[in-house]
Amino acid sequence: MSVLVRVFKLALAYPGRAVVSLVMAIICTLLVLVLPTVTMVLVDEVMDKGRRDLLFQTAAFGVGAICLRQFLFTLRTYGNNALEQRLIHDLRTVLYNKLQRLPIKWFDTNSSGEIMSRVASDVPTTDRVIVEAIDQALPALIQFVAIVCWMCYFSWELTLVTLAPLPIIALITTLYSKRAEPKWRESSQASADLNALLHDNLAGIRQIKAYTVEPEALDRFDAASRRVGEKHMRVMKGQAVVWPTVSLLAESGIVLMLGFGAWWYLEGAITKGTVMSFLMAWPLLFDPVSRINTLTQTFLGGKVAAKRVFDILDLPDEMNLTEGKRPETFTGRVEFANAGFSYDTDSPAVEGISLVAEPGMTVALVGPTGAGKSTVLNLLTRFYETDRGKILLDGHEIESLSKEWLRDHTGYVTQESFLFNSSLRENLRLAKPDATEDEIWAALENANAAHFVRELPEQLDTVAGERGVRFSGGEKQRLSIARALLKNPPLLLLDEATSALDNETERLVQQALETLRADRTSFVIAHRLSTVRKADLICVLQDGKLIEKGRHDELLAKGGLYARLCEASIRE
Ligand SMILES: Nc1ncnc2c1ncn2[C@@H]1O[C@H](COP(=O)(O)OP(=O)(O)OP(=O)(O)O)[C@@H](O)[C@H]1O
Repeated sequence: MSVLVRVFKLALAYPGRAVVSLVMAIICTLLVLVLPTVTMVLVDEVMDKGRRDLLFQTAAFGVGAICLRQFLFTLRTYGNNALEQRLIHDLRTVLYNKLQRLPIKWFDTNSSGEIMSRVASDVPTTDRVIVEAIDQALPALIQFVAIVCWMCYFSWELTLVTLAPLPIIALITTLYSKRAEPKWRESSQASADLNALLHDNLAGIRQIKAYTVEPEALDRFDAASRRVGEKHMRVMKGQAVVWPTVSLLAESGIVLMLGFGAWWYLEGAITKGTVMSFLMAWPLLFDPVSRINTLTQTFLGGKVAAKRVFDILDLPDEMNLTEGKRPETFTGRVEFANAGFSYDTDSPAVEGISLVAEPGMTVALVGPTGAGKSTVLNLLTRFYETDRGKILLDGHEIESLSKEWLRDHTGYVTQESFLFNSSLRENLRLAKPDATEDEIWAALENANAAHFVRELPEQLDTVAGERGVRFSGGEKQRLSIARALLKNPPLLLLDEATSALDNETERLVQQALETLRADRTSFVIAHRLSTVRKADLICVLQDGKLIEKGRHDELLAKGGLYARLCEASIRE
């Protein structure tokens, strides 16, 4: 389906508003015919034939038509803006909802700044097409056809002369649109790239300052901004030549019309009033032609923007996001059977992982950096899907389960503690929207976070700042743990959850976690091996492979990688 047809289908959500707006536009358009008609009657009947009786009523008719037209214009402006805002809201919400349903993998290759530019800028540009079509393009077309019919009624010969330049205008406009579309696309992409860079630089402003690379960052921004200007100018260069040419051709029609009009009047073929009224009608005929410029820009820009929006909307959702099995109970038994996965590279991030976590067990994942520990947890939450082998939860293949169900039963503390820029209460209630104040404080106590939250002047109402910037790394980690604990899930995943805590605080948080881990299955990643030695099963990963597994003492006795890691950790 053509992109523009798909855009117009969006208006079907508001058929009433669209039709009312279109009808008002048509009435306004038809009212423009009143003025040339009034001119013809005043010249031919009142002035030439001395029909004084027609003077007042003809003038009053003209004024009445103008007033009605302006009144309808006011209603149209308001109505169209309301329609546009509704359309923008709808498409923006649909797009945002779609973004939430896309797999994490998609976000690995699409920058936040670029995505933001699609939501914030491409959506309004797309919807502008609908409003412009209803408010400008269709009325312009109707006005053009109505004026041509009106002119033909009085003199088809003079009409033909007036319209003589039209085929050349149509040809130029069509050729220009075809050539301009790829340039619009490039211009739009350059703006999105600039947004992406800005977003990236703002997120990394601390790093930029710390490494004093402000001049380099400015250079990159300067180059990206310059590219936006250059791409925009490539679009504008064509326009600067095409539209004056179109105007020139259109205006040549008036000279032709006046020349032939005067000649045929002298020949007695037409009246003076007809020539005068054609002169009055000419700007009304030219008006739709002059709108081709802005309309072409809106439509080309809208088409490019709509394609960028629809490209996202057409992506497949995450598999089994809401569909899939929802077992009544979940004991917490997890089995990896020869599971493997590759990010978009040739070498697998993890392969041949086989392990069983019985309900209530704590499984520790250890190994050097980049060994694939976080990837194992990502497969358990199904942020990524296994390519090979299976993961079974209580015997159910993980792919067959609803992701919503799976994530409802999982508490995940990620390596990077993230807090939203809202109150602590809201941040914690993400895990359990109906959590009571007592439950929130209990979770904070268990995560060893209650005392510092209590000392804050606004306590749970304190706003965390962007990405939780108002809290230290250790505080954020404890708040993230509290959030996971509030959920009280049967499966707990902790990825370096206590790495930013000092030894004493970590000991306290570990104690709390140990109590909580007692009746749930937990997967724990920790570099500090002291935090995993009590685990029921320790899995040692290296280069994506599970090379050792067992309890602390067994692995120490084995004298393999785990023993070496422990030795190194003691030396530290
Ligand atoms: N989103 C991603 N896209 C592509 N490759 C990735 C992605 N995330 C991780 N990797 C790669 O997969 C491999 C395993 O990464 P993973 O994060 O699982 O290791 P890890 O053992 O948790 O490391 P660390 O202890 O440093 O956190 C690494 O080589 C890493 O570069």
